[in-house]
Amino acid sequence: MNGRLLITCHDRHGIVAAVAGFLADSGANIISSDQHSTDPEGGEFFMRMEFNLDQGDLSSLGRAFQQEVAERFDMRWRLADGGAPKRMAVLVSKEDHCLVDLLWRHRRGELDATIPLVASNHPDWANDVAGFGIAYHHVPFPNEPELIELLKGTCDLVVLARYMRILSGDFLAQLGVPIINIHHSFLPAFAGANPYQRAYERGVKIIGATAHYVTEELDAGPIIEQDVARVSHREHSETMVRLGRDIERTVLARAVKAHLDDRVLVYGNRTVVF
Ligand SMILES: Nc1nc2c(c(=O)[nH]1)N[C@@H](CN(C=O)c1ccc(C(=O)N[C@@H](CCC(=O)O)C(=O)O)cc1)CN2
Repeated sequence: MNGRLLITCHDRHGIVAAVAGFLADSGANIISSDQHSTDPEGGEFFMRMEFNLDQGDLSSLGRAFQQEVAERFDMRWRLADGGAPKRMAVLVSKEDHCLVDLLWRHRRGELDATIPLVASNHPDWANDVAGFGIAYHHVPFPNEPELIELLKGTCDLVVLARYMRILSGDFLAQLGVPIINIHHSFLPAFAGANPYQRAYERGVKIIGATAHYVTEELDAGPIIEQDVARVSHREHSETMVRLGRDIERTVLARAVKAHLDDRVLVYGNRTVVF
């Protein structure tokens, strides 16, 4: 069995030793360990330990960890089962490049997930998605009750692959699982609609893409991954859109893979990505 232990707490002496000692005493073999401190003199401490466990179960291990270690260090933590692929639903609108890229990477085995469904406020991509053997649901806007019906209880993660409708706070609360969005700008610049057109009008020399967790505030959630590309005065917004597609696809795939691998810790409106 493979487990991933992710921990956040105030930094102090002895944390790594206590966690590693607990896992070793529990019969776990630690296969990777990474940590980060915002300030060794008493900042926030983040750690990810991946381990293999031949006997026992993660639930029992978690209960023992809470009693023997977490309470002592006032840790916030979670234990993920590396052997249980996450169920990842994908939402899309009119742009298919991020959707098809995710489906292609999944078919190649790059993404450790199952994909129960793709849903869209447009019918355009039904045949493409069917070609990957995945259910496609056309749910015309306004569509939040229908999306909740489709998604609640059927997925552990929702990916907005250029899904272009703003989700309400009620929707986010009802759904109750993480949502990752790809925004087609180098946030915080050009949040909201039509970022490439606005970037062109501003005369930018850099365009980019940002993958972030979705919050009620538009394009303001914790950033997971970003990348950029240079542009010159010769680019129009149409060529920025074309150049941007490659950035968006790559950034979203990196962010989704980090989440699926349990390498992302969120604190406040920031992330640590191990
Ligand atoms: N609650 C949230 N919902 C969504 C987020 C988010 O961060 N929080 N990200 C967007 C994706 N997005 C940019 O990446 C985005 C989507 C839609 C709009 C927008 O202005 N939409 C208009 C209508 C657009 C249209 O259909 O023509 C609107 O919904 O009123 C801006 C940015 C996904 N949802």
